[in-house]
Amino acid sequence: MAAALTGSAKSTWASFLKSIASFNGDLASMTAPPFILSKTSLVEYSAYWTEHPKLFVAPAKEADPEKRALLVLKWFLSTLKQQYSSRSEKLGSEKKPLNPFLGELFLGHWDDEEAGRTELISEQVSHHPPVTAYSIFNEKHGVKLQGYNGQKAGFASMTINVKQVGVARLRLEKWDEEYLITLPALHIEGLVYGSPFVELEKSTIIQSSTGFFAKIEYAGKGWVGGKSNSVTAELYDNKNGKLLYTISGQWTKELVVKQGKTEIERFEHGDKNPTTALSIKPIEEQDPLESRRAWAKVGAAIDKGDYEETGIEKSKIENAQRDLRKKEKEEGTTWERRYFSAVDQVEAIDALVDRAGKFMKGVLGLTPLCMDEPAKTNGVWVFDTKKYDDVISGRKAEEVKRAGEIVLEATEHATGTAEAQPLVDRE
Ligand SMILES: CC(C)CCC[C@@H](C)[C@H]1CC[C@H]2[C@@H]3[C@@H](O)C=C4C[C@@H](O)CC[C@]4(C)[C@H]3CC[C@]12C
Repeated sequence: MAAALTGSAKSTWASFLKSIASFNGDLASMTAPPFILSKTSLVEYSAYWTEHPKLFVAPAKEADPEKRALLVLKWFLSTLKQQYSSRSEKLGSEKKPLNPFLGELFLGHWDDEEAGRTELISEQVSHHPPVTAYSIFNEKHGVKLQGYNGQKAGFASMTINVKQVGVARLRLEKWDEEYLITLPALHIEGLVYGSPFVELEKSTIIQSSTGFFAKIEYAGKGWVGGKSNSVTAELYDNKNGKLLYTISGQWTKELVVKQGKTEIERFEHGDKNPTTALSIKPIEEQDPLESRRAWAKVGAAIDKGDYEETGIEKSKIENAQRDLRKKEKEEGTTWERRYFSAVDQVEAIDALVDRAGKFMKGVLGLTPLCMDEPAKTNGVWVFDTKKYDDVISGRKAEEVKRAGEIVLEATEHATGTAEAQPLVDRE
């Protein structure tokens, strides 16, 4: 048990496992050992979509819609390793990310000689339930990705099961083409050994507006003869149900593309295809709502291994946010999201969900796709270009400055306590 841990960490982990085993259904009743806390906020995770900017823009250059759909599928598969296993690889195990506060931002860009500049805007648009929205765009190639996601967690047989709610949408301006991407379910394995890691499960789809559908199925080691991080993706033509390509292998390692029985390519996203580093402003130049600045003291305490200070600094931010919400309630106001707006539905999404649903039911004989209820994410979140233009033109300079001051003031006045950390944040 907890082979990777020693001393007091080992016994803390053992009591944590015991609490999982006797889990009574209330996630808030479970607390995570402090050493499993990461100093990275979940709002940063949106960056995992584009750590290979060249692959992100590659579909924009392809004139053949079928090959474009294949390039989109390849790019999507390349994001899985970053999203779901990069932290375990880097830190030795999965960690519990910081729970972003409402309005928290993560802003940056990737510069790549070939792809040009790709911008990232990630904002925590809801705290209860927690939802992150993002917009990632490359103007040079007219490639735009926007999406939003939240998580629903549960526990069974020593495993944390996570269902993702929300979707991602990729737009290729030049071809007036949209892709709807659904998000995989996952579970956390390795808890018994004190080294948690993510395994993906079930399936996701990518439906294009030009009539291509991809079904991506995930499996892990437990499956008969299965290897960890296994994936099989099939790309179909919506018109005639013809299977065009399959891609299979391990999403952490090598993937093989086949047309019929003929292998046409092998690719991987490890050392042979390194990621591009994201550039973000130095902390001193960041807005007070920017994640690394806002959580700097918590991050420093985690680095020092000072769990009491971690708890105090973390709860200061959380208490400040509680105070702000209380004040807003009293005043009948709401926190103004800087870059995103919630709507009830988006026609483009509905059309793609409908198309994918019909194809899944009619041709593949699967349960048709349907969207999660917007209530689960406090609405369908869209990138608000008017808000963005107002911010970058400076028209909203006063409001932006004031929002930062409000958060800073509230945090300065808040008191912190070295309380236990809930496993999955909920209040
Ligand atoms: C380690 C354990 C004891 C605590 C549980 C932490 C749990 C809340 C974390 C662990 C893995 C996290 C996933 C992560 O793998 C990747 C993504 C993709 C990203 O686009 C959106 C967030 C999401 C789903 C993370 C959510 C928080 C998870 C489940």
